[in-house]
Amino acid sequence: SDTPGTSTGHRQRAQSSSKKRGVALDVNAWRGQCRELLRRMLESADSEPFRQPVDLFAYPDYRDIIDTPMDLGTVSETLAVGNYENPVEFAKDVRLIFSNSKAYTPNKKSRIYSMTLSLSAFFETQVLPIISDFKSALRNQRRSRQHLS
Ligand SMILES: COc1ccc(NC(=O)N2CCN(C(=O)c3ccco3)CC2)c(F)c1
Repeated sequence: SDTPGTSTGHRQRAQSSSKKRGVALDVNAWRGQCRELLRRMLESADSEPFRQPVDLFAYPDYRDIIDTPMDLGTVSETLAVGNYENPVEFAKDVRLIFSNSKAYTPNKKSRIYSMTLSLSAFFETQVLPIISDFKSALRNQRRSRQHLS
């Protein structure tokens, strides 16, 4: 193992810029990345039933089963007004859309439920790097601030 102070043990000096290992670790990049991800989901036909809150006149039993309704329009608005603190909170609301659909569907072959399955698969592949980049940007920020203290 490297003994501290030797040339190999020398801690990597905290970079003054947020660039590290060729990746810009910007703690605010996630917001624009999530807005772009939402835009791509909203242009997909699979998102059509999930763009607005459920019409309770069309589905009168919806609130008997679903405690916390959620939809992509509401998520988009919450993001736009700055009410998500990080991409994990954003992902939690989007995942609620899919879990509500799974809870409400009368069977797993329903058309609308099958739309959430493909939309959810796309979402999970796209949101994972957004969340991991945010977490490394935060670690990097804490490390460089700690270095300054
Ligand atoms: C303004 O026009 C609208 C607004 C909202 C909607 N969405 C709905 O009514 N949904 C039906 C119920 N649901 C399910 O997940 C589900 C699972 C199985 C069967 O349904 C969520 C979506 C819409 F279709 C048109």
